[in-house]
Amino acid sequence: FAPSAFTPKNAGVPASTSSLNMALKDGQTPVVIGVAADSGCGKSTFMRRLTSIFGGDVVGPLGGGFGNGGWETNTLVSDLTTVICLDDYHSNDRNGRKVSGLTALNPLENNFDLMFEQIKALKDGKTISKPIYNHVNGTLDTPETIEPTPIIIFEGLHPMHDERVRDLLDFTLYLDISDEVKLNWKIQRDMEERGHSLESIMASIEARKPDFDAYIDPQKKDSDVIIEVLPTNLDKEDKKTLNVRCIQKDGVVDFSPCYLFDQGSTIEWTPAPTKLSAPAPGLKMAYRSEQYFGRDCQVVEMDGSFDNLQELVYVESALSNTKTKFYGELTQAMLALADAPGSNNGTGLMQTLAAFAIRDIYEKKTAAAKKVKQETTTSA
Ligand SMILES: Nc1ncnc2c1ncn2[C@@H]1O[C@H](COP(=O)(O)OP(=O)(O)OP(=O)(O)O)[C@@H](O)[C@H]1O
Ligand SMILES: O=C(CO)[C@H](O)[C@H](O)COP(=O)(O)O
Repeated sequence: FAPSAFTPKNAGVPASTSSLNMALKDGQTPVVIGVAADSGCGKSTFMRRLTSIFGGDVVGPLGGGFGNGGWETNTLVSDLTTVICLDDYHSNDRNGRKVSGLTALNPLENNFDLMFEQIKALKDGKTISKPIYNHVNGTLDTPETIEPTPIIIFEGLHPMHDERVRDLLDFTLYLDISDEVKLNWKIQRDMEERGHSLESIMASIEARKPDFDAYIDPQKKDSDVIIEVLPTNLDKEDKKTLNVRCIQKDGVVDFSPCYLFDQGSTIEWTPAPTKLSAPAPGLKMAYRSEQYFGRDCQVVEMDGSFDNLQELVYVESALSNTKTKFYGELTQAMLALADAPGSNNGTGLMQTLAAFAIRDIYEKKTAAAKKVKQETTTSA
């Protein structure tokens, strides 16, 4: 493996963080979340749902982004959150990977020492200077300054691969998209939107598969929540409709799983078509306890899609422990991003539930830290 030279391509651009983010309050520790998935598996869509739930007027690329006087960045900021893409920790640029002959999924192509040091520094309330991997031209650009914010999300290929990094994460998610669905999504984006050929898409998936299986997929066993996306079970011929399972581990600090109707029971539910209309092959939900890599889990499942997003409030009434603040908030959050992929099926629903769980974890951890601080001040 031949490391390539570091070649800044955006020299001259002021690489400083914007002042959009809400700074940490005195002594506050950022809550750090890891989201793992292969490329093209819906991480950006999930990030949009998440930042939308955390609110704030300004959500966008750090520094305004390239074209707005900013720079090419993978970092997304909103009032409370910073989303950092782990592609920024690639050790080599695209040319360097051609020389090494390794894929970006190979741990040897990623700088886990730096990732660990920088996540730790952010958790300690320190500002970092983080590299940028430029996906437009495949270069490693001049680093950008990242200040710690109350919530920091690390999304990418390997947030749970390195034990030191994993131990720093307060909550972890894995987007587990089955091969069949991944191919369909890739075709939709890379063929229909980017003009790639079917052969090149298939070849790229095949080339990545061994490293995906070796280094990305195993992270799901270490995740607190896994959103599994499979082809529907309702009609074997149907290749478009999705069956989505939200696998939630029991016993995770500050997290209690969402459930359907009655906690601990096993339920299969076909919502009344008059209350939730669904196109063929229909829609079914389920809830049960399962074992996942030897851990007790609770699984909420939605197989099929629905016609009218407003009617989702009917499903919301059957779900408990959604961590919403009022009845209807789940449906409202889905409606706010009605145009995003997955807003008519379980992918959008489970991602939105996961976003509410993250908000809840953040609020619990912040309240606990505040209590400790008050107690320390009182006893001093
Ligand atoms: N829930 C969904 N339902 C249908 N299609 C989806 C869904 N989520 C994502 N897609 C499809 O997959 C493509 C990739 O999604 P997205 O950009 O969110 O993934 P990503 O993991 O951020 O990708 P990358 O890492 O390559 O930037 C979208 O353009 C869309 O076509
Ligand atoms: O797996 C990926 C994560 O997004 C990318 O393929 C990797 O980051 C390399 O990027 P590019 O293909 O743009 O050189």
